[in-house]
Amino acid sequence: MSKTALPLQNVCGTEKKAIKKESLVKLLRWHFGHSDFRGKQLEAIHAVLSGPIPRFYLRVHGLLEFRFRGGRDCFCLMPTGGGKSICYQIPALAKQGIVLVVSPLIALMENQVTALKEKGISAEFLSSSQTLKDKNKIYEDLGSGKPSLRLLYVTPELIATSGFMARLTKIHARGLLNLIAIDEAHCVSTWGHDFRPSYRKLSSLRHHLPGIPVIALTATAVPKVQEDVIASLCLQNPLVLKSSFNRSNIYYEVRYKDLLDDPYSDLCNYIKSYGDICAIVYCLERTTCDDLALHLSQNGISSAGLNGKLRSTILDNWLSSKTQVVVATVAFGLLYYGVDDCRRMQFILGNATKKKSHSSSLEDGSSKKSLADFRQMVEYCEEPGCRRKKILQSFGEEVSSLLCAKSCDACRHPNVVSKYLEELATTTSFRKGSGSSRIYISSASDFNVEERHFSEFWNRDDEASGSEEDISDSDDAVEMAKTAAHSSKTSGRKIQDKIELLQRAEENYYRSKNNTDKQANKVDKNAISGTLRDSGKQRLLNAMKQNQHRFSDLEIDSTSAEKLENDCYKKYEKSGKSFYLSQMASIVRWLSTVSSDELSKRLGNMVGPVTEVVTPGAADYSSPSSSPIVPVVTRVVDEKVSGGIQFAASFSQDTILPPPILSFSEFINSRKASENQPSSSKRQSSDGVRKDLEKKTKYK
Ligand SMILES: Nc1ncnc2c1ncn2[C@@H]1O[C@H](COP(=O)(O)OP(=O)(O)OP(=O)(O)O)[C@@H](O)[C@H]1O
Ligand SMILES: [Mg+2]
Repeated sequence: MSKTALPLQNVCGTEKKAIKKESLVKLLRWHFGHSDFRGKQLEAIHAVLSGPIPRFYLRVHGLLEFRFRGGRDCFCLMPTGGGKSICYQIPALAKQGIVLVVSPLIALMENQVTALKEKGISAEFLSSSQTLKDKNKIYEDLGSGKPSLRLLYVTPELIATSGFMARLTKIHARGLLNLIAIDEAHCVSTWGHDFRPSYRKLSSLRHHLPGIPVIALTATAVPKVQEDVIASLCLQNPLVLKSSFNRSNIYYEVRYKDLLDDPYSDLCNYIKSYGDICAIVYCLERTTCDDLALHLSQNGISSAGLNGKLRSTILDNWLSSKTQVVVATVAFGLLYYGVDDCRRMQFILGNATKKKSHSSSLEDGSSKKSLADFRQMVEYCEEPGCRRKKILQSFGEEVSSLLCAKSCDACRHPNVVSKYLEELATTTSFRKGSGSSRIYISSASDFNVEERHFSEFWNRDDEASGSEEDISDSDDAVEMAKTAAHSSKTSGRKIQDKIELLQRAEENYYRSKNNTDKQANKVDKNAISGTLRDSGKQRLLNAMKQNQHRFSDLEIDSTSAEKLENDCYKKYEKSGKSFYLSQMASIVRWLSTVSSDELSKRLGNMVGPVTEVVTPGAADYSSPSSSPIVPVVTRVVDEKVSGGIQFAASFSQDTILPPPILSFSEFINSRKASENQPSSSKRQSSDGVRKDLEKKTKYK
């Protein structure tokens, strides 16, 4: 039920007196029903209401010309749900005048304004979603001698318009502006996870509206972001307030993807087990976001992948519960941990560090920090010990693990977690450490693409990056191969070391594989199960049906889906589940852009499901410009050493026997042997990789 506003003179007396705590608590109780302030709320409110503006600032900006309203700038760092809004809502009620609140999302503004109105507090927001009539009503109130409005919520984009700034300047000149609150202030910083260019322009507020205190509020604790926010908003001698990031109502748990049969199904069940909840799932790549969102939707969970353009709309829908799950690409949320993901991230960050070490020291420092943060994250997942303690440590807080009170998996089920960690170490031992036992050889020409951006982490500025890159070579194997390639360019010794390392790794792999094979009753966690394949086929069928409008001249049925799935399976059967899933995601994405012609060509060049034998990669080469599966991950076979392999004269020929594939060691040894041959044949042999590719493309 709505309440009348508490008359100001009853609460605060005249403006000139410092406002006492009791008066502010009275306001808090009357309007919000909270018994007392929590954390640093009161300090923040005192600062913006009564703290002095530094003398030099007054001199420099000639603020004495304006009616001095008092108040000190404040930077307020409180965790999500910590109660930051009160820090500017109470000042709006404690003084005559208006508090201007800058907020990044229309849904956030709407929610807050509705909640304030229900409490009898006069608040409005201005956004493009409003009618002209509504806007004019607000402007009329602002233009009147004594506006009734206490809080006005606006977007940073509106602030950037000259028309709105002119209105603000008038309100300011009439002495009606009390405080400027910049909510979600980390959006100012390019170091933050949610940079909004229009936030960067908010420093204009300081220049156009001098003498008005500014309070910046955020839950993002990274020191670099804090510094950036303070500098970018031109906060003057701000009171910096930081609250603890311990959230006793959050339970932390890590689920190990490598120990799960099907992480997607596990996630579906997990979300369903909580009923009608809102959730955010963070993924490494955009393709995975889209694919997971599709998978969840197919399982009856309304969800949306978060991409650049639709970002605000999706978040708005999520906040208003129209969408249950948002799948986004930022680390550190619910966490499903997979060693493959870890290696992928390690590669991406390592590469960025290498590149940035050649550029400015600032950039170099930031990428090293990213790498250090990432290592911290890996430790969080792979080391025993309280998760809460580790999270707080990363925010610079030293706490006892007793604080956790068994509200993380490591404290509640220490034995289970140690067992998982042991299993994880066993399951992934052949993939971890300095070497890798998964051997992938990529063709020489593939190595040349190292400058291409093949992950959004390298290409985040370019939202419109080519779809072909988006959907193709995003596998660990490619990345590992590129690492090897990079090293090979820099030093001959290094490549020798790398080759030896890979040979050793391969031996370990086969040794461990033999052991695994011997234990017939032991389940291979990375195997691609029949169920997984069935669900894969269904996903492809659904994706094709979703895009049916573009394939109107094609008959889309389960056979087409089986063909695509079968092709993917044939190629990734040995690489394992995670590669298979990743490639399936790529195909789904490809289906969302491919033309009817291309799909028909691709399907036409494939053999039917399961029973027939396919030349590995044949379908890929049939239409290299449009295929989602650029054959960068290939076991390269040297024609000479493989004993005269016969390639099909044309790829329209479906069923030919696959060539025998050499192991890495066999390949290297045969290459060494060929190096001892006369120079003409040596060159031919050492160029085997490139030759093989040329040979294949010749037939397309
Ligand atoms: N002093 C208080 N006592 C009790 N509850 C409070 C107090 N201050 C705020 N709250 C409640 O805490 C909840 C979160 O507040 P608020 O939305 O302001 O948090 P926030 O820090 O802005 O979070 P976010 O980072 O998600 O924006 C609200 O339900 C609010 O009513
Ligand atoms: Mg908030």
